[in-house]
Amino acid sequence: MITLTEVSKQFGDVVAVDNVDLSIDTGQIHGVLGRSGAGKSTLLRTVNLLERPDSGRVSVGGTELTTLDRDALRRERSRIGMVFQHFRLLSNRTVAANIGLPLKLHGMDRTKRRIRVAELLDLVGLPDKAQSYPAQLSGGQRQRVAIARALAPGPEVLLSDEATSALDPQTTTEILDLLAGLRTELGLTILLITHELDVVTRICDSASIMANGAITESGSVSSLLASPDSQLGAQAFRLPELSLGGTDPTLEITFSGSAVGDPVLAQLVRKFGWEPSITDASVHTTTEGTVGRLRLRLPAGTATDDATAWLSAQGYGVRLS
Ligand SMILES: Nc1ncnc2c1ncn2[C@@H]1O[C@H](COP(=O)(O)OP(=O)(O)OP(=O)(O)O)[C@@H](O)[C@H]1O
Repeated sequence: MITLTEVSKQFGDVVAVDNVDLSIDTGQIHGVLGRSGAGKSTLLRTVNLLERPDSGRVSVGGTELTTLDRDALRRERSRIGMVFQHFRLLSNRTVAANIGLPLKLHGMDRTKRRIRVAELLDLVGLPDKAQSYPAQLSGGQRQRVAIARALAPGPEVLLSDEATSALDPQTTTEILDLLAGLRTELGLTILLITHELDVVTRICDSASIMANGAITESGSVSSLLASPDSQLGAQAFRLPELSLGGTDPTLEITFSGSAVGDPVLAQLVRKFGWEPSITDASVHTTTEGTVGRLRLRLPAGTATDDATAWLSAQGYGVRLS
């Protein structure tokens, strides 16, 4: 649905987006994770050409936007909704007027608009707020209004620019669940940028890590988490540095899929005579299932070759240090 090919964008000396390739299938939620200044916002804005790339191609729903004239681009943009961190609602207009504005601009008459706005308010869980003003709403409710406004023209793609960054954790969860529900209900393709790992692990099917304008890693969230060497996995399973001293070997075992329920520790003890201590363990539930990582400390001198080969053969990710 969304394909970026060799997209670059520079501001003066700053290379904000550096030769990025990215492909997102219809109905997928893709998250771009990165630190401040990584280029996420600029990348997102190239998708609807709010930021025109210096080079490269942007294609949405099979239409290459980079070649379109102004009128054709305006039509194509109605297929792409966008939500922002600070909502960007008009404070002197009611909720209904905010949501109805894009419809008005598209020439929809008043009666049809009223019906469509009511549908959209139902969709985002605010059926009784049509006549409220933004200042009378909580942050989460304002973001719901902004989402309804973005969805008003019936887009196939939704771009989310840090949509939950200004919200508290509970409200963040509610908005993320709303986005995931909208994807299912409307078949939306969602591209979101965030600096919060939890946003990616909670609702994204696939993710990219961005640093210095470039994508350094990309793939399905569960496969990235399941890879012992991925950056996403390293962030998600950021295990505390041990201060146990000594040079005892440490083993990280990453498990996913059917391996989640297996009695791996018992098998290591029984088959290989290991006497491991558990020093850390955590799990993440992704849209494709659970992925976990377990860290064990082994007594110095423990033979590890056979056991690590066995673990790998069973499908566990293994890293020994
Ligand atoms: N309009 C602009 N003019 C000049 N420099 C810009 C402009 N927009 C972005 N930049 C620069 O490009 C780089 C990437 O910025 P961008 O906002 O895309 O990063 P980001 O990852 O979204 O960061 P943040 O999370 O802080 O918003 C930064 O160095 C930024 O200062």
